[in-house]
Amino acid sequence: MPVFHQKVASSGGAGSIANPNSLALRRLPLVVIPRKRKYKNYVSRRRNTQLLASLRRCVSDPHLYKSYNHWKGLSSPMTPIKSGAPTPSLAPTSKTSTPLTVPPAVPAHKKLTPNPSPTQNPVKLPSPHAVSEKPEKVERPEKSEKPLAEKPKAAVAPTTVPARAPVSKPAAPKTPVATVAPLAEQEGSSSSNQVPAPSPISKQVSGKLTELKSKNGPPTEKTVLRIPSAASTRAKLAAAETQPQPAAPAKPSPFAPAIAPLRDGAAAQPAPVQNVAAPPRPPVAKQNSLQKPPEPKRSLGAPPKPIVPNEAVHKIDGIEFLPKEPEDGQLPTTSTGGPKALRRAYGSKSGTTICAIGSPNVPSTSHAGPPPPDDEKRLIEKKLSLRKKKMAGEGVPGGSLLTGSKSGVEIGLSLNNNNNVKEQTDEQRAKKTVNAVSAAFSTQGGSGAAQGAPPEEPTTTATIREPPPPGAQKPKSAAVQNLITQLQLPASVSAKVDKIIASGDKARKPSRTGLQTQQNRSKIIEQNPLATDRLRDDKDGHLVYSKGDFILNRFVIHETLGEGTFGKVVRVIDTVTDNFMALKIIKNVNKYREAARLEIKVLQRLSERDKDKQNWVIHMGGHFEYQGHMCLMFDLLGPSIFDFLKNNHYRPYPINQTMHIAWQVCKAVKFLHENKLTHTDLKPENILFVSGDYTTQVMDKKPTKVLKETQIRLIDFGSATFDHEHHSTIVSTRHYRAPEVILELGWNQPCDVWSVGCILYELYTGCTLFQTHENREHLAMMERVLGDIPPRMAKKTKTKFFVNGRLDWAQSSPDAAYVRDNCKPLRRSMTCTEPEHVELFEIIEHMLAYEPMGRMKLSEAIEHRWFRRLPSELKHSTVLTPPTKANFPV
Ligand SMILES: Nc1ncnc2c1ncn2[C@@H]1O[C@H](COP(=O)(O)OP(=O)(O)OP(=O)(O)O)[C@@H](O)[C@H]1O
Repeated sequence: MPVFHQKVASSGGAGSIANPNSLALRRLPLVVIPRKRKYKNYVSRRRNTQLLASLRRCVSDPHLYKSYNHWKGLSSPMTPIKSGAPTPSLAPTSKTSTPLTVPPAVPAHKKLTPNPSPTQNPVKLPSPHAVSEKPEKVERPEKSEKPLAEKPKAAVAPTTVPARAPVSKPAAPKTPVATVAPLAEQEGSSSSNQVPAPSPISKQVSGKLTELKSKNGPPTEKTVLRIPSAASTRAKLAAAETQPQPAAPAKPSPFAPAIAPLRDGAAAQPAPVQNVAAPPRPPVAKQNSLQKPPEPKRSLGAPPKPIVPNEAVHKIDGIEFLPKEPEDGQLPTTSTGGPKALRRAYGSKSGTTICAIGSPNVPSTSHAGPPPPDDEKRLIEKKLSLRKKKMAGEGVPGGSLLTGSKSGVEIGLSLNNNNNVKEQTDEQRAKKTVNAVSAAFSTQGGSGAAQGAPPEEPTTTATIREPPPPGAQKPKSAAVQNLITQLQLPASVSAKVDKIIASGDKARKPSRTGLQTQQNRSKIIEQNPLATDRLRDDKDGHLVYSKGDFILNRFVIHETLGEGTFGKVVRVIDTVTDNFMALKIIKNVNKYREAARLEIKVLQRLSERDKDKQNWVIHMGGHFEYQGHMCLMFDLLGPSIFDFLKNNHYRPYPINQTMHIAWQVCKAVKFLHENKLTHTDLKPENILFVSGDYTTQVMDKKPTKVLKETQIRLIDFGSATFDHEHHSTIVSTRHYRAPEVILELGWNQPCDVWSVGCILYELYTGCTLFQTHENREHLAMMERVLGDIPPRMAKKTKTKFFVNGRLDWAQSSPDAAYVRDNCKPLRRSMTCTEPEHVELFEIIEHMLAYEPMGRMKLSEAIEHRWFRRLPSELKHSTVLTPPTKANFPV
């Protein structure tokens, strides 16, 4: 979804235009905000809310909405505003740019001329704080709705770290300014620069909706998002291209420069409590699919059937819901080479990041995508054959894992057989079970299911999603490629994201097994009217579900808890035990399934080694596959330390709670390291409190939430890497990424320690230490906070960030001013000089040592005198009692 902002570029600034005496209106592509977390990381996880809020304002404004139909024009600079023309309220001319308030309307005669240097325009964002105080709920657009333009190869910026054009650093904006403008400037024509006469918004919206309807079928809540699909935009632009058009100069992606200045919004943000280095990130809006209009109640897969408690099912270590099923494609579970082969083959932990970095036109093996170059094709074939060989050769010790589609089919068939025999009985049981669990939902209201309504009568006319015809994925594949080209990923996203994006949509193709699954689903429905397959996957592969739906006849879906890269996490009631659980439902996409298997393998290893559960890592209660979705069961936990911080207006945790959390995190990560694992994605979002219960106290004259207890669990082992496995070049989410990763010097366990250091700082201050989205700036921030990067590292890196052993960073640039204003030497962030505080900063300082070898080890950290202050009873983990229907507050 493109969002474009306006700004006024002052004369003489980096973004100035020809007429030095006139302020000119600039419109720039700001950023793509798909709804996925992976992209959120790119933009700024904590700023998405603002962006979406801005977008919402944009599309509800007649002028802006109308402008949205003219992508190209809006990404181009306007000619100086003629006298008499409607003039937006301009901020005083200065060296820095100031955001505009949204102009009332642009007359039809106003032409927008192409922007000679859109990359120079900083983009304004609303204050993160303001939005975090007043979060707006905005649905995120679907990925395919991004009108991504095909970019000529010349425009591709294949360098690892794209150089950013000088940015005119504006003063921190107080008022967010947002307008909608095109992304597809490459496709636009001069004729599209013409801004049409204003018309009533209702007319425009209804026109747009009609267009969307005709292109995308019946409007869902998402399609009504006022954002045209990529297809519709392309069609418009293609039509416009028939007009004569000046050749588009080769230029770097507008995204990198446009996104980098996002921090400007943060710059305006006063620190919530203390004078700390960086403002808090705006809240990450977790998608909750249950916010959608309630769907009729249905049963997923088959009608609910009480599951007889079974030892195998309740086994803690790797519950098996399906029998072992050796077959060709079966994946190794404990073999050391398997994951490596998989990761090589699928790029999950391998060089896909580099692909994404260096080769924006990364080859997609999708049948529908553009054919990859020969070398790359050969490479892919080689990787795939290597993977097959490995999987065939290494066997499956333990046999705990199943291949995706086959097992999915078998679940269905097995249900089918049972149901054929006991059709009527099962229907009755279904109704009974639904009524039983509905009590738990009744306090929240909601759909019919929640009200205890019996399940709908199954029909035999369930809709089965047809497999896409060959070639149907083509536009998406192109979009993915273009996304890679334009987003220039490595500056912003974790390896997990890189690998998924770099692989494009190849996993979405209707593979043979996928087709088999579909066919078998149809067969099941034909044979058994009760096994109505009303399951749908959305186009991203997420399971579409509603409150009260059943999974595997056993788990009743209650609520969405969170959404991650790989799928959604839902709160379910286990009808066998009556316990609430967290079920991570992985997308029905091969790539994610395989990644989930790797996560399962790590979780199994950890469970084996942590039998007494004293290491604060989450334990998997079991896993199974459901209609192509890998499902991982976990104990139900509370909010993440980030979520709680956000809901507490970024007020930092008290020092004693910081100490307890720090202890547990150090112990948990130390446990991983002792087991030859590196987590690689440590961040506040991946540390969950066992309970979110809190009291409210007045602190500094403000009501502040204080947790009653601070037991945590470390989650998300989807990126965890064993020592012997391939280490991809880029890991970690940007803000927590260690310098050796940025400098591509190789990484190991110490990169986790760096992340822990950043997290401790965030707990103490409530703010992100390195609030940036760009490598060079990130390094500059590090130098500001921690001193110069050691010459050895500067010399050794193959990146281009250093000249003569010093960071290539113009101290007089606006970027440098931003860094100076928002970062300060580490110890200056201390709020007092009490020994407790000083000792914490000693630890943080040692954790943020540049040299990985010189960095504090976690075994050393827990021996630090600071932790001697922690009461000994808090040094042990408590075993969780899963919440039940009886005691869980719903
Ligand atoms: N056991 C749990 N109890 C409660 N909520 C959970 C649990 N596990 C995960 N969540 C919620 O779901 C979110 C996503 O989970 P998780 O990080 O495992 O998914 P992911 O796809 O790997 O995410 P990411 O893209 O951040 O790596 C978490 O941030 C958290 O809010």
